[in-house]
Amino acid sequence: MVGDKRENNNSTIEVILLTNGFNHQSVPQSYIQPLEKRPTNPPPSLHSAKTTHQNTPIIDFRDGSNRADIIHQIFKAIEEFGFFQLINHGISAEMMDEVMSLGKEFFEMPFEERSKLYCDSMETPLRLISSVTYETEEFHYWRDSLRHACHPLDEFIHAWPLKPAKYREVVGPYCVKMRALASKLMELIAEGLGLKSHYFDDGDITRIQSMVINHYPLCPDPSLTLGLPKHRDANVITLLTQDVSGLQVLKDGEWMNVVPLPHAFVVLLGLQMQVISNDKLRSADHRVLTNSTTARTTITTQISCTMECTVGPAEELLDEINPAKYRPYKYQEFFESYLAVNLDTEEAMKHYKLQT
Ligand SMILES: O=C(O)CCC(=O)C(=O)O
Ligand SMILES: [Fe+2]
Repeated sequence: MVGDKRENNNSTIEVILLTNGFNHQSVPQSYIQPLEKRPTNPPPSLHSAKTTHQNTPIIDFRDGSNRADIIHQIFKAIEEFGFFQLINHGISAEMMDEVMSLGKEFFEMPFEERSKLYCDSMETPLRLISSVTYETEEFHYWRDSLRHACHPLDEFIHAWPLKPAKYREVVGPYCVKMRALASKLMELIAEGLGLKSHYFDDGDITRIQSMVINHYPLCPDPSLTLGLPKHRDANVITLLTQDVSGLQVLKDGEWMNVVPLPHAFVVLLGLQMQVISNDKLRSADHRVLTNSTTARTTITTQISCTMECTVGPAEELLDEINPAKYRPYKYQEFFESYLAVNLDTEEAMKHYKLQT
C-alpha cells in the first residue's frame, strides 16, 4: 500500500508516497518493471569503492589548475562518458554533509508531517511527489522526491519546509553557493564551445534553479525495480551528490555504475545544453537502481530554462558546414512533450530534430 488520504479544505486527496511509514514486504505489482527494463548487471557495492577512480572521469577545480586544461578535460569527459565527477569545487564537506543529513531527516519524519507537502501540481514552488509521472506512467519507480525552486532565494525560501528546523538556515546558503558553482561550470563550457563566457548567464536560459532531494527507500527486491528509468535530464545542467551507489550512466551501450566519491558532485548535462551546443556536447542516458539494505538519498541542483525561453542551437556555432540540428522551440513545449512520453528522450527529441 503506498497511498493514503489527506483532508484538505474539505476535499480529500490521495497522498501517494513510498515513505509512508510502512516497511515494504514485497514489491507492489505496479512497481515491477517489464523484463527488458530490469537491471541485469551485478549491483554495485554500495559505498565508495577502491576501484572508484579507475573508470570515472574526475575534474579537479583545485586552485592553480590551468583554465584551458580544465575546459579540455571537461569536453573529453563529456565526449567519452557523458558525465564527470567534480572535486575541490569550493563547497565545504561540512555544508554538503549538513544538507545530506537534512535531506535524510526530512524523509525520516513522520508521514503525517510530510504528507502536508504532498502535491501533484507542477505549478507550486514546493512539491513532494512519488515516482516520476505517477498519473500517466505504466510502471512506477521506487523514489519519492522533495523539490523546490531556489532562485532568487528571497522569492522562494518562504515556501520551503519548516521542518527539519534548520532546513532554511542551512539549505539557503547552500543553494546560493551551488548557483555560483553551476555558473562557473557553465562559463567554462561556454568558453569551450567558443561562445562568450557569460552566454549562459543571459536571463531566461538558466534563470530557474531547483533543488531536488531524491529518496529511494529500501526495496524488498531490487532485481524487479528501478529508482528512475533510463532518461536524460530535460534541463541545462545537473549537479548531484550521492552517498550510496545506485546511479548508472549508459556508456557504449552498457550501464556503468557511478560509484560515490566522497563530497564530489556528479555533473550531467541536460538536453537543453545538448541542443544549444548543436550536439557538440551530449546529455547522457542515466538511471537509478534500488537496493535492499541502505536507503539512498541524493541531492541535486538543477539549472533550467524558464518556460517562456526560446531554445535552439547557438547562432554563433552555425554555418554552412555546421547547420542547425534542432529547430528553435519554446521550453514549455519541450518540457510538456518530454513528460507526455514519460521521459523517453528519443521519442521527445523527434519533434525538435531537423533532418541534416
Ligand atoms: O538520484 C540519482 O542518482 C539520479 C537522479 C536523477 O537522475 C534525476 O533527478 O534526474
Ligand atoms: Fe536525471
